[in-house]
Amino acid sequence: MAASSVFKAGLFNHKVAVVTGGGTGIGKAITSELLQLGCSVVISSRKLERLKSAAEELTLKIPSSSPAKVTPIECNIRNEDEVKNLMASTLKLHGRIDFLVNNGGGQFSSPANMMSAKGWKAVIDTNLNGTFLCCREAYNAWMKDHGGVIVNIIADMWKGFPGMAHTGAARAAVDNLTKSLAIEWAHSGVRINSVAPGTIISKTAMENYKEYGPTLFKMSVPFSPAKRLGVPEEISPAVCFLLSPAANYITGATLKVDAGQSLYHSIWEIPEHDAWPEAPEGENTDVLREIMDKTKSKL
Ligand SMILES: CCCCCCC/C=C/C(=O)SCCNC(=O)CCNC(=O)[C@H](O)C(C)(C)COP(=O)(O)OP(=O)(O)OC[C@H]1O[C@@H](n2cnc3c(N)ncnc32)[C@H](O)[C@@H]1OP(=O)(O)O
Ligand SMILES: NC(=O)C1=CN([C@@H]2O[C@H](COP(=O)(O)OP(=O)(O)OC[C@H]3O[C@@H](n4cnc5c(N)ncnc54)[C@H](OP(=O)(O)O)[C@@H]3O)[C@@H](O)[C@H]2O)C=CC1
Repeated sequence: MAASSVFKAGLFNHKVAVVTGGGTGIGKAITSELLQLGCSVVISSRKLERLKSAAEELTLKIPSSSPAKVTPIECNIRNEDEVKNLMASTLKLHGRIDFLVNNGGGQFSSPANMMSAKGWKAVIDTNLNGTFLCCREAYNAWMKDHGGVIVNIIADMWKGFPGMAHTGAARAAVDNLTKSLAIEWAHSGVRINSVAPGTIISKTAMENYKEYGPTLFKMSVPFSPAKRLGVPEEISPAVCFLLSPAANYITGATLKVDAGQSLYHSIWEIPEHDAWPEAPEGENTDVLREIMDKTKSKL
């Protein structure tokens, strides 16, 4: 069951968004909520077939009252020409780009001393350079003259994270890029903010972290004051808020959406409680429940 948006219907009627990595996990949840609110969305990533089936599935959920459309466009954000094509094709299709959500990204887990230069570069190229290219192209192609809003999805990069040196460095860099662009592009009416999710259960995250996953989840749950992980439907409302006029006076900011996970220091004891609400119904809520049950029994 799709979570229904807390925002008013029609909030983004006739707006146009580009969501990188929009066919899976967090990007798909953001796309789904934008479509519900009337925003047309171009979803992009490397795997066109997966994008096409996500677009078909999402189209079925668009309310009949919404003017929104979802379109898949293949684009590897590491490739400058493909990024140029993504923005040019969006403009050809819709005539505007109001929102850009830089969500496409990822990493693998590896101790830093074992990391090949190629692996390091691949992660920096995807998460930092890809985000820069998408921002620059959306700005030059449209937002410079018409304004717009950009949200960069980063990660909890305030603490060290073993096995994640490459992505931590890239996400911290994106957070700083966000602040510099907020200043440089304010005169064009462009706002740009970052969102740092806590540990979120997404299908691809689970597939990609088959071995690392259990450790990640085992580590994340006790570090969460809420004593649970999140689902993609808990990230998308934060993104919609930042895209909306309710955030008109917010730029260059970083919004942590992690139920306090990044605040935890191991010297502190989190008080026992069981009052935190359950995750909302979403695509991965059942998976979350299963993991939480398994994790609890091992703690
Ligand atoms: C700061 C704290 C962060 C906390 C994060 C907490 C939890 C986060 C969860 C998530 O982010 S969930 C989202 C997860 N989804 C993904 O990570 C999927 C996307 N990931 C990828 O696509 C890859 O990891 C990639 C490296 C970003 C891109 O891979 P791609 O296959 O396109 O790159 P290549 O150019 O083929 O490979 C380059 C190079 O990279 C090395 N490498 C790639 N994968 C691995 C691996 N699993 N283990 C070790 N090394 C890897 C390797 O050197 C590759 O070179 P070759 O070996 O192919 O010569
Ligand atoms: N899940 C979590 O706990 C957390 C996730 N994040 C970040 O949130 C974002 C979404 O993650 P999540 O939904 O969990 O995981 P997913 O793996 O589902 O999402 C990653 C998306 O990025 C796309 N992508 C990866 N590399 C490229 C590339 N070179 N060019 C274009 N698209 C690319 C993938 O599509 P394709 O393979 O088709 O290219 C995929 O759709 C990622 O940046 C992730 O690192 C941050 C903190 C925590």
